[in-house]
This record gives sequence, C-alpha cells and structure tokens, in this order.
Amino acid sequence: MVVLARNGTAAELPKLAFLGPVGTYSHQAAHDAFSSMVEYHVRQTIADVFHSVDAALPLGLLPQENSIFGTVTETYDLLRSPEVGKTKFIRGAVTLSVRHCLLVRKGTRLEDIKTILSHEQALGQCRSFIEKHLPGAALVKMASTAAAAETVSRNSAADAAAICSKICAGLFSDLDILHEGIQNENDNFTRFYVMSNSPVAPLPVPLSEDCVGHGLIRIEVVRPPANSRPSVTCSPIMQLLEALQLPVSRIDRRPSTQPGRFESVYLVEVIDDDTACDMSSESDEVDWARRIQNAARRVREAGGLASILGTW
Ligand SMILES: O=C(O)C(=O)C[C@]1(C(=O)O)C=C[C@@H](O)C=C1
Repeated sequence: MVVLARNGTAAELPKLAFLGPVGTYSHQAAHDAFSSMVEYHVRQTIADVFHSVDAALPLGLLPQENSIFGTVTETYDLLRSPEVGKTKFIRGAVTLSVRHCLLVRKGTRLEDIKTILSHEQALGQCRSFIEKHLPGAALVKMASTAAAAETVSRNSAADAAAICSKICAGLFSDLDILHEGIQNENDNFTRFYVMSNSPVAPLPVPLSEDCVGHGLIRIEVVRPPANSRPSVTCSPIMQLLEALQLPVSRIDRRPSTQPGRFESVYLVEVIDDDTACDMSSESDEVDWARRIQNAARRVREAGGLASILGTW
C-alpha cells in the first residue's frame, strides 16, 4: 500500500506480519497499536511471523505472555535463535484484553460438542469452563484461535466448537456464539512483543507500554569442558543475574538448543530504575541502551554468554 508522506511524495507503509487469519487476538493487538500506519501481512503460525521479519517486511507481532496461562512457549523457543539480537530485535510490547467465546456451527448445542479447537493458550485460559461444561470433549490445538473458528465454520460435522474472539462470529459464515467470557478469570490480558529488523529505526507509531525503559537479554551459563581441571568452575545463573546490576522484571527459562542434558537459555527482561514517565528523548534512549550494553558486558566478564535481543 502507498500513502502520501508529509512532503506530499508517495511513501510505502512499513509491512507488519501477524498471526492470522483475520480475527485473531494478534490481529486485534496489531490494529490497536498501529491502526492504518502499517501494511498487514497474514501468517499462519507464530514461527511464520518470526521468520518473515527482514528488510522487506520489517515488523512482526509475537504473543509473549498471558496473565492466566503464562508464557507463550512457541515465541520463547524462537527467541533462542541466534538471529535474534543480530537481524531481528524486540522493540516494544503491547497488551490486549482477551475475552474468549465458544463458537459453534449454527444449531449446535452444548451437549452436542465432542471436540474443542483453539490455540493452546486459549484452551489453557478456558480450562475451568471446559472441565465444568465439556469435560469429555477432545481438545485440538490449532495454530490460532481464528484458524479454529474458520475450521469449525467450514466443517460439516456439527459436534465441534472453537474458542476464539467474538468477532470471529462475524468473519466466518454459519457460526453462533454459544458462550461469552469463558476464560478462567474475568480479567485476562495477553502481552505481545513487537519485533523489528532494526535495533533503532523508529516504529511507525511510538508505543507507550508503560513509562519505563525495557530490555531483553538472553543469558546462557558456560559449562567448563567435561575434562577440565576441577578448579575451573562455571558462574551459576544467579551470579550472572547479579552481574547485570539492573532490576529484572521477568525471567523465562527454555532448554538450550545446544547438545547436552538440561542446559538452559534464560530470557531476562530488565527495566530502567532510573527513568520517570518522561523517557521520551533520544538521549534517554541512548543512555538506556548503553546501560544495557554495559550490563551484558558484565555478564560476559562474569563468565556467561549474553546477547541483547532488544531495548525499548
Ligand atoms: O490465536 C490467536 O488469536 C493469537 O493471537 C495467539 C494467542 C497466543 O498465542 O497467546 C494470543 C492471544 C490469546 O492469548 C490466545 C492466543
């Protein structure tokens, strides 16, 4: 898509990849954040969104955490890839309120349902409803909530239901909303990371998640070789976290992709303890980026591996 730039010349909108089809929570979160300032590109899986981000398609939205079901493991597994911090960077976060519905083909009753389709996050967020009302139903993991709605809408069998957003009822044919607000808790939020191919290029819309600077650092413990002298020790993870000398707001652990038993990759989000709500100037941002670089250097000096995956 082409829009007019401020000087009247034609300018391309930056492209953003999101988990589709249209009607996912990812789509809603992307719209809330970027409205008409990006060109939207549908992808079928979270991994497809991740792999799409490059010079030709500079932005992607990745679900990161849900307030009921926790970490989106697919995203964290992708954040282990060496290209994150080199050619792909986390540049911001947006949060969406998530209210799940149970959608069926028109005419299907609760007692007819034998199968429930959805993204594993949505199935997890609605576990109490499922256990109470549909304890015998088979749960089928789909790539997204809207993909589940689309499948139920196309499926000729009337015994399937999808857990998804209400708006899917208007997007796919022949669907009824059987129940609304079926997540375990009324307040339910999913946070998404904005990924960019650039560590510094301004986003099409500045994101103000909160007033605090953030950084995401990947930390790995370096084990001494098996045949090394006993005097060679590794720095345990707590020692590496202390070396950061920055407030840590969350730590996620995933198994390492390197060979070895139970080796770990830690994805550590740090926050700026130094900025008030006016951290908007370029010099504040540069200063914060430098503090994160220094923190990563201290981790390396303490014997760990540290890569900065993004600052915002
Ligand atoms: O399937 C969708 O609609 C998505 O956007 C993915 C996703 C997730 O991965 O957490 C996003 C928000 C909800 O938590 C449920 C699913």
